[in-house]
Parts: sequence; C-alpha cells; structure tokens
Amino acid sequence: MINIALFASGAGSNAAVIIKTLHQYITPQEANVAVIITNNENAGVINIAHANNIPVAIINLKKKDEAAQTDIYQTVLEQYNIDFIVLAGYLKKIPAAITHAFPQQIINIHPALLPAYGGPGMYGTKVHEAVIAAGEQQSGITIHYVDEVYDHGAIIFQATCAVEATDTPDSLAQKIHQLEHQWFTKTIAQVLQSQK
Ligand SMILES: Nc1nc2c(c(=O)[nH]1)N[C@@H](CN(C=O)c1ccc(C(=O)N[C@@H](CCC(=O)O)C(=O)O)cc1)CN2
Ligand SMILES: NCC(=O)N[C@@H]1O[C@H](COP(=O)([O-])[O-])[C@@H](O)[C@H]1O
Repeated sequence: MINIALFASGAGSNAAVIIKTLHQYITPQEANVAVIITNNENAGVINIAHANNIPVAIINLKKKDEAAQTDIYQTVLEQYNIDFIVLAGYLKKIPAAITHAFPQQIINIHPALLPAYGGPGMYGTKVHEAVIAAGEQQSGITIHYVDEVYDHGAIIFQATCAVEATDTPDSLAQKIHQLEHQWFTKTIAQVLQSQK
C-alpha cells in the first residue's frame, strides 16, 4: 500500500478534495493519505486533517539551514513510512536531498501555465496578479514532478481557463481552484497507477 504525504501551507482546499475523492480512483488498499504535513501552525489544512481523522505534522523550518531542514523532512517522512509526496499549496522549497530520495515520487500543483509565471516568489495570489498585469488572455494549472528547483520538474498535466478583462486576482483564483479541484486527484491516481 502506498503511503501518501500531503504537504500544504494554507487553507487546504486541494487537500480536502484529494482526501474526499482519492478513493474514487484508487482503492484504500492501493494508496492512502497517511499524514498532512505543514510548516504553518495556523494553516486551515490542519482543521481539514482533524475533520478527516488524518494525522498532522507541523514542521518548524524557521532559521534552519538546508541540512537541518533535510533532517526534519527525513524524520517525518520516515515516521509515517511515506512512499509518495503531494505538494498541495506548499510554500517552502523541498531540499535537494529529499527530491533525490523520491525520484518521480513528488508532484506539485502550480496555479499557472508553467514555464511561465513560476519560480521564486510565484505563489498564491502573486501568480494571478502577474498573469493579469501581463494582459494574458488565458491561464490555468500545471501539475508537475518536483525536482530541486522551484517549478522546474517535468510537466505531467496542464489545463487552461480564459482570463477576462473583468477578472481580478480573486476571480481568477476561483477559476484556477475549480480546475485544480477537477483535475488534481485524478492526475495523482494516474501517476500512482502508472508506477505500479
Ligand atoms: N524543490 C522544490 N520545492 C517546491 C517546489 C518545487 O518545484 N521544487 N514547488 C513549490 C510550490 N511552488 C510553486 O508551485 C512555490 C511555492 C513557494 C515559492 C516561494 O517563492 N516561496 C517563498 C517563501 C514563501 C513563504 O514562506 O511564505 C520563498 O521560497 O522565498 C515558490 C514556488 C513547493 N516546493
Ligand atoms: N506556487 C505554489 C502555489 O501557489 N500553489 C497554489 O496554492 C493554492 C493553495 O490553495 P489551497 O490551500 O486551497 O489548496 C493553490 O491554488 C495552489 O495551486
């Protein structure tokens, strides 16, 4: 059975949908969400974990160098015997030692059409603000494998939405969330089944 760790730093709407719908695509005997891991003690995703009786690990990365952060990740991933990692709105860089230890076993969702609008500083509403400021007529989501560089790993899936002249960062975020909630779980299951 594949033990999945969901990483999130904020509200956790993607985590909630994954927890709710994963077993429409893959059986509990094949894969399960074993733990929700967050760097933010105030993250809304903690309440989602509690509501679904899923263990929560709050990791403190503040003022720690990469080696110390790597130890923290390794310890929690070993504690829950994790085989596969899903980044669902996680705002910290996964250290290279961890990405190398989990080849093609870490995936991320990004709220734009990579390679555009990715990299350091490109997260949350900042992405939508940049897309609108650039006058883009479409945006979308990218699900990709995670390597040691932000938003650089091989692209697995993309879906698009229109950006209207009347769109604000909030209205665009809503469109993006709808795409994420429609496609992320299905894509996770397809990746897991492709690796059997
Ligand atoms: N090794 C990797 N780690 C992570 C990746 C990745 O591709 N490789 N993806 C990110 C998710 N992400 C975009 O999809 C992303 C998240 C956060 C940032 C960012 O600039 N973060 C800030 C800190 C923000 C904060 O603490 O509030 C920063 O690093 O200065 C960029 C992209 C998850 N991890
Ligand atoms: N670059 C990373 C990034 O911006 N990720 C984005 O954070 C949001 C988390 O929402 P959620 O907490 O409601 O799932 C999602 O839109 C996700 O694509």
